[in-house]
Amino acid sequence: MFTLFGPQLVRDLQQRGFDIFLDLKFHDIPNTTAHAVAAAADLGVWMVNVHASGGARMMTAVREALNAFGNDAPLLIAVTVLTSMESSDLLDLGITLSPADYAAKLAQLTKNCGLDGVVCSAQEAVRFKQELGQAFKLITPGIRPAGSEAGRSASHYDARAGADGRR
Ligand SMILES: O=C(O)c1cc(=O)[nH]c(=O)n1[C@@H]1O[C@H](COP(=O)(O)O)[C@@H](O)[C@H]1O
Repeated sequence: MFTLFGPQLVRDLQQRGFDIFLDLKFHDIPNTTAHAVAAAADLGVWMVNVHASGGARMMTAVREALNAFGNDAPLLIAVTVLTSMESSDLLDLGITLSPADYAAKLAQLTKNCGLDGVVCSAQEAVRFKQELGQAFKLITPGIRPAGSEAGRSASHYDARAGADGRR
């Protein structure tokens, strides 16, 4: 939607009273990502995200850029491991951890960098709530009817168990 209609769509929806999660999953060098996320904050969005695999320096730069917005800063979350990724996909990238363990590592890194939460599979939500605390937000996409799950997507039941938000 954003690619098709750009920031004016965001403004139009805000005028209609919607809070916007600008789900652009930024992933670039720290300075560039910080500027992109600051531009999202200028738009007045409610939540924005980056890829945790951009690393600690990137996430810290983004956190610092948003701190300048004080109480008006959007929630800042990081995508851990996309729900479409399976062990074989990670192995192709040279990552030998399981998707769940790699996601846990990225989620801990995200928390250490001061972000507000992560996007993760609902299958990981209960574990992450236990390991990272109740205040750390978990957004769980890819929720499917039970029995039709693909990759690391999960059922509504799994999502209800631990997540703060789902898509
Ligand atoms: O948007 C996301 O952050 C996202 C992260 C992720 O790990 N997996 C994932 O499926 N998504 C998004 O969640 C949505 C899932 O849609 P369905 O496949 O229709 O359930 C898509 O828009 C994906 O882009």
